[in-house]
Amino acid sequence: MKRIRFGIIGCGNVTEVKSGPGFQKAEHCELVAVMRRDAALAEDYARRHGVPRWYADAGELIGDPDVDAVYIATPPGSHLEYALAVAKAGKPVYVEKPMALSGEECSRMIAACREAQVPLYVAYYRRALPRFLKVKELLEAGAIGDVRYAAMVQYQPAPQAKEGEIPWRLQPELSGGGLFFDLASHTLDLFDFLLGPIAEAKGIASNQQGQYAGIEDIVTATYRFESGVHGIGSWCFSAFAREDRNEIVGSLGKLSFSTFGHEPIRLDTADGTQLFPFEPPQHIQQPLIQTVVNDLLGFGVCASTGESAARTNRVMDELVKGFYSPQS
Ligand SMILES: NC(=O)C1=CN([C@@H]2O[C@H](COP(=O)(O)OP(=O)(O)OC[C@H]3O[C@@H](n4cnc5c(N)ncnc54)[C@H](OP(=O)(O)O)[C@@H]3O)[C@@H](O)[C@H]2O)C=CC1
Ligand SMILES: O=C1CO[C@H](CO)[C@@H](O)[C@@H]1O
Repeated sequence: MKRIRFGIIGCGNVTEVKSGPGFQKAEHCELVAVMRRDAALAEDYARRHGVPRWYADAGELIGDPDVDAVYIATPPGSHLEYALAVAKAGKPVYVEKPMALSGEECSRMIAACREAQVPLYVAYYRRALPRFLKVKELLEAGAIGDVRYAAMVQYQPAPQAKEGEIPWRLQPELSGGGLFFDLASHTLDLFDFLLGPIAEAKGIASNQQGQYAGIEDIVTATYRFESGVHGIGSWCFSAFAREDRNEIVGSLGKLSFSTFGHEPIRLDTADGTQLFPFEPPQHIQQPLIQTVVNDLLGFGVCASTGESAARTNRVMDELVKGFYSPQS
């Protein structure tokens, strides 16, 4: 059986435990090359993870004839540039989330991959996790009747950074926005997966805390999905504590679940409450990576594509449109 040989551009945190080993654990898949801008750090990563080749130049990794497909795991500010280069080389692209800095950049990535006739996948790995597949299955089985309304709530304390250092997640030219782009993108993508595309979104985004005044640290949103379901979302990144919960309400019941936590899915109906526990996978991206590999080999479908992920970028663009910062 043919194996898909992956190369990775950018080897930071996400590749250490979530995705790098995920490639090595997936079936019919190999991790054959990695790239970091510092050759010594690239070599260190490669040796620690048993990867045979390393580069300090992305072009060399893309051009390596033993690399069949490329995973781009740099901050979003460079996703467009690398995706275009990988597509130009005629190789499939697997890119981290959020897909790019804006919906417009996503459209350029989609167009380039179409023109080169290569597939484009995005690492919204929740689309392949058993927990969310169970939520989707319950919705499709009519467990809560007709879906009416969805609510997404997330808050957490303000980010701590070293004196004089601004993490890339808080620099819009590298991240697209604040932690909203980093974290709410997962939730918005998940609801696109569960309920279909959002047709209309309105948001209020501002900077309340004063730290990093150029980015939103609070966003409240209302939506109408194409299906007619209504939704609300709120994200606050300067709160007293951490919370993350989602609810989907229907004509006959309600599903409650977290995006990041590990508590079981809860189903409330007139008959009472049912809990559905789940086992989190050891390597959280591995199930999605397996669908990417299967899709490339022609015996499966990956549910996280450039088209689906671009919708999330476009919704985020819409929600932060009227960004207000009293400090700037
Ligand atoms: N799906 C998920 O669960 C998660 C996804 N992510 C996503 O993964 C991406 C990376 O995040 P994370 O690993 O936390 O970030 P890190 O800062 O830990 O690592 C980023 C890596 O990219 C390299 N890099 C940065 N800019 C460039 C560039 N212009 N060209 C080449 N390499 C570059 C970095 O530097 P160097 O070259 O020095 O190695 C580093 O290796 C983001 O899009 C993030 O949103 C992150 C965490 C979880
Ligand atoms: O996508 C992500 C998932 O969670 C991390 C935090 O735990 C984020 O920072 C990251 O970018």
